[in-house]
Amino acid sequence: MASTAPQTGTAMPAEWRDFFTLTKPRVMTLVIFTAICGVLAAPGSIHPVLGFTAILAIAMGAGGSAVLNMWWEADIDAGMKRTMNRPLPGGRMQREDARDFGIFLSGVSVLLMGVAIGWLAAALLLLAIIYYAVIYTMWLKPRTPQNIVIGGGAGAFPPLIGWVAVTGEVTAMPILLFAIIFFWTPPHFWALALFVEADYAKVGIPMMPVVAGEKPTRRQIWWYTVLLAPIAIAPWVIGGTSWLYGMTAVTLSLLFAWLAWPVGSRMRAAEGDKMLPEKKLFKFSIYYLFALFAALVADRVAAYQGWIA
Ligand code: HEM
Ligand SMILES: CC(C)=CCC/C(C)=C/CC/C(C)=C/COP(=O)(O)OP(=O)(O)O
Repeated sequence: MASTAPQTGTAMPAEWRDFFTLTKPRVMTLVIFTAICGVLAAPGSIHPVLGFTAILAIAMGAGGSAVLNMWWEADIDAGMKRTMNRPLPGGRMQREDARDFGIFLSGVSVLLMGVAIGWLAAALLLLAIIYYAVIYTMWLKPRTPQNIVIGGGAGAFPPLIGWVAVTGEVTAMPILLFAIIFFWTPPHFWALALFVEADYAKVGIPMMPVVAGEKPTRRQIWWYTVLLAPIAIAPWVIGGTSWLYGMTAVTLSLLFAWLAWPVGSRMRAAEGDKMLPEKKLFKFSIYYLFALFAALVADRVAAYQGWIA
């Protein structure tokens, strides 16, 4: 397999780098972070080696399903500026190699989870992989502008799986963690879709701004942000966390709403502003989720140490 990958000065050989790129490593940092938080925030204890193994399995499953997404969408990716240099449309890799790599990573991840941790967590991981690679990528994404709302559920699995890996059961708290990411995904992605809209239109993907138009998309970003707030605060309300997480969730939710309002009400960037409101919201959405899940773990550590009641 001849590689024409640009040399970026990293130590990794070019072909390895392409395989690594297929796993969408930048997006997966947050996916894996939420999984780690699911493991650390769950009540009960897990041997550190097993905890690490559970996180490794989730990371491999998430990466494997991302590879299958890139394999399936190679032609679509070739038509968009944002994605045209990915390893497959860039012509640096055989399609079959990507497919086999994705199946291998996904298969090993489920087996590893099942054998080392338990088959409930393994079944949830398999469901997440199928959700992202098949239900979202192959079925919903090319067919409906609600693709993100329903398909976004795939990215909501990692903290749930991490939690279940520790406790062995699905309870209200891990379901709430799932719901937080589920309702976070539409504002996260539609904010981005508003400023890369033309690209999706070009390749015929029915993203909300392309099909329904800008105004309804902006309105829905606002309403999903409003809906997200009580769900983000709910772990505190049901007594699953202390005020430390609760206050952080309230503050982050207010900030999210403050940034979503100009997007929802279609306020233009003011003179002197360096960034469009939707770009600001997209960036903040990422910090929001990092901070919220970090707060969940901080809350647990503080309670464990007896620093808070
Ligand atoms: C269907 C659901 C989602 C869609 C369609 C979506 C789409 C995107 C897109 C197109 C980007 C731009 C960057 C790129 O091209 O790689 C992006 C960035 C990002 N997404 Fe999402 N996303 C979704 C869900 C999620 C979830 C569930 C997470 C994590 C929990 C996540 C985390 C991130 C992060 C961290 C970035 C920034 C990556 C960077 O620094 O370049 N996304 N997302
Ligand atoms: C454990 C497990 C299987 C987790 C899955 C994690 C997951 C579904 C993450 C979704 C995030 C993601 C890469 C969205 C990109 O959407 P896209 O693929 O439509 O974006 P693109 O246009 O950049 O390809």
